[in-house]
Amino acid sequence: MSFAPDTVEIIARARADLRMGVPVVLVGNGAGALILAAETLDAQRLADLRALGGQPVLAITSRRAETLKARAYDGDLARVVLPSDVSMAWLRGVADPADDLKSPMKGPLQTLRDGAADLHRVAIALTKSARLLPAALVLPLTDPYVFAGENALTAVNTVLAAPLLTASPHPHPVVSARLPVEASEAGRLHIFRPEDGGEEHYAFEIGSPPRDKPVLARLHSACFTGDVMGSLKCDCGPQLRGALAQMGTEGAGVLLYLNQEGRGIGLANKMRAYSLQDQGFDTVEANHRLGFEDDERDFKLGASILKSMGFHQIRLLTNNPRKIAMMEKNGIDVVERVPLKVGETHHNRGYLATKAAKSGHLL
Ligand SMILES: Nc1nc2c(ncn2[C@@H]2O[C@H](COP(=O)(O)OP(=O)(O)OP(=O)(O)O)[C@@H](O)[C@H]2O)c(=O)[nH]1
Ligand SMILES: [Zn+2]
Repeated sequence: MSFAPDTVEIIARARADLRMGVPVVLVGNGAGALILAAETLDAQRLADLRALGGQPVLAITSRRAETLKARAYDGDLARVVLPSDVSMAWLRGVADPADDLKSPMKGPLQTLRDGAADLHRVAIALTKSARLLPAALVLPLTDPYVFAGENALTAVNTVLAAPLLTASPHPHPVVSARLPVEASEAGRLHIFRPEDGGEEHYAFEIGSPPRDKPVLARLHSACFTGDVMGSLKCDCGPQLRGALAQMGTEGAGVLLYLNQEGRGIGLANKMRAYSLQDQGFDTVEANHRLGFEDDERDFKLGASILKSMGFHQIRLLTNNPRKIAMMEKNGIDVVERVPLKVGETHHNRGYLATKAAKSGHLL
């Protein structure tokens, strides 16, 4: 018997540490490193890190490297060499695109070509899963477990952690209760909790849809700005209410509310993307400049929730062909696509056009 946390639990701790600005130790394939998220780094910890000696690098994604015109020799990421007089402002400038236009980085940035990048890859995946900017300071350590023990730091075995960071965590049903809403008095809200300690997701069931027939379904990704604030920049609020209304009219349906705000980058990063959109970049370019892919969502999660509720065939309310493909790939039969076109405004016309042109959305 052991009370020690397993790898999934250690990853959850590491995520919380990075969000708080606490360093984490990574160990794998005979190498070790101390990592810190660029976003939550403070001057004291930077000074402490430099006092350790050695050659730290700033790991960024190839998307961010492209904007900074830095060579990404590691394919999906780049290891940027720190200048000898590295400052907080320099690190922030590389990690955060907010001031790219106002004060462009004085380049060229030097990036490493030799050596392994496995630990750096895990460091970036951890910052993404912590919903921070995808950039991490990485300092090689010779005795990582000793260093972690002496400083009471979380130590992550990257060989075990890497596959878990890209896997879809299984969501377990927690509780459900009756919830009459405007769209239907016959509503029931189900709560699902992923086993990786991540955010909970919800399923709102209307009526009593039979499990052996296709159910009218919507996979809705959280959009605080659109769903709650009534933002005119996207169509999420009207889509949410339109889907519920249609389910209410038909007397049956299931709406998954997946807490993957901002297409999986988190609300803070989405607001960074909105700032970039105010500088003239579109929704896809803004994600790339921040270092993210256009869409970082895990659609397998939705399929897992539907299956655990007993649904295997759906009539999917969507304009996004990727959702259909991902459902089919993960064991849900999409027998029909039901278009959901509501809420176009002069503010979101460009956003919807970009999604059609660059992300394959159906008009
Ligand atoms: N990163 C980013 N996310 C955005 C932006 N505008 C909206 N979102 C997010 O995009 C997601 C929209 O999700 P969905 O409602 O599932 O929409 P969809 O993928 O366009 O597909 P359908 O609506 O089904 O056609 C939500 O998570 C929003 O928070 C943006 O400009 N940038
Ligand atoms: Zn939205």
